Amino acid sequence: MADPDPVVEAVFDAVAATAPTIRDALPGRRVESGAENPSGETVLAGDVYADELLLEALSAVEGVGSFVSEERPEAIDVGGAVGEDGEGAYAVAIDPLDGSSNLRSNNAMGTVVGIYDAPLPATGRDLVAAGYVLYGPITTMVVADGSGVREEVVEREDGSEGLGDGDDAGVTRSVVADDLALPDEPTVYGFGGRVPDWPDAFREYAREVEDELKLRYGGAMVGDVNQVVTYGGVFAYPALVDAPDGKLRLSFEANPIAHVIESMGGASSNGSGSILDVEPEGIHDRVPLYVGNEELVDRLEAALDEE
Ligand SMILES: O=P(O)(O)OC[C@H]1O[C@](O)(COP(=O)(O)O)[C@@H](O)[C@@H]1O
Ligand SMILES: [Mg+2]
Ligand SMILES: [Mg+2]
Repeated sequence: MADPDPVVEAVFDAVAATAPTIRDALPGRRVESGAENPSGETVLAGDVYADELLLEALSAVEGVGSFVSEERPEAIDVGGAVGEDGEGAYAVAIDPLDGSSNLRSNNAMGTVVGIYDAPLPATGRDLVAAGYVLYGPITTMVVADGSGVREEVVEREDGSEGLGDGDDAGVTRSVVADDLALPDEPTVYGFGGRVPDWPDAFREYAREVEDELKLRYGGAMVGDVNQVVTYGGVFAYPALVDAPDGKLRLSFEANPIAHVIESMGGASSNGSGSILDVEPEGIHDRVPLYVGNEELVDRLEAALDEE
């Protein structure tokens, strides 16, 4: 197994260091910020706060060259050093608050991170690591960093108040499960979008899956994907009749989640092949996302192929 990449580990340190601060800041930030993001969605004050905090934390990581966020039109050059071999520093793609419409209804949300060894837009094959924070009853972070996939509990150190500096980050990361693999026996499914907006082939596939698995859908991709990570199954935000590219963003959401799921022995698809092979045109491209146990994703591709 390769040695841990110090830049990758420093990125996850920085993301973990922000997590308790983001969480603490949410109660007062459930209102609209008055702005729209590059995808044309209303941005909540919580989205803006998380985005700014993560920019600050990740800019301080040596070896991070650019910060690319769902909430910003362009990549931000954060000046990370170029390596001795002439390779560029990593580009870190962030969905600062995933599932932020759940802020009003006080349900699960998260932060998604993808670390690319290429300037964005890039394919998911350029990811060196990816993961997500889940703000559930417990704050957890799932990390796929090339040494396997693990789940950590992220907690503020007693008495710590802020982000802290360097070694004094003010948080502890405790590994609670490592070498995670998708359970062999799938149990759950969660599909986004409205049923009338689903193409016929996907609706038929969904009918079959409903007979086999239990519905778990909470409206935040990270929460719904974490159900699949924990219990096995399939998550989809499918192509819709009037939105063939679905809703989720390739760089910030689909690629990092596909990297995590494939690193756990599962499969990802855009409907015809691995998400990680999708060639992007821009950093805010959307893509249909299907992830989970291989057999369920294979069946999905076969069902869509028949259309
Ligand atoms: O409300 P819908 O249409 O089911 O959409 C839910 C999806 O949209 C998202 O909230 C989009 O993410 P953001 O909150 O980061 O924009 C996903 O987390 C989730 O899977
Ligand atoms: Mg999101
Ligand atoms: Mg978001």
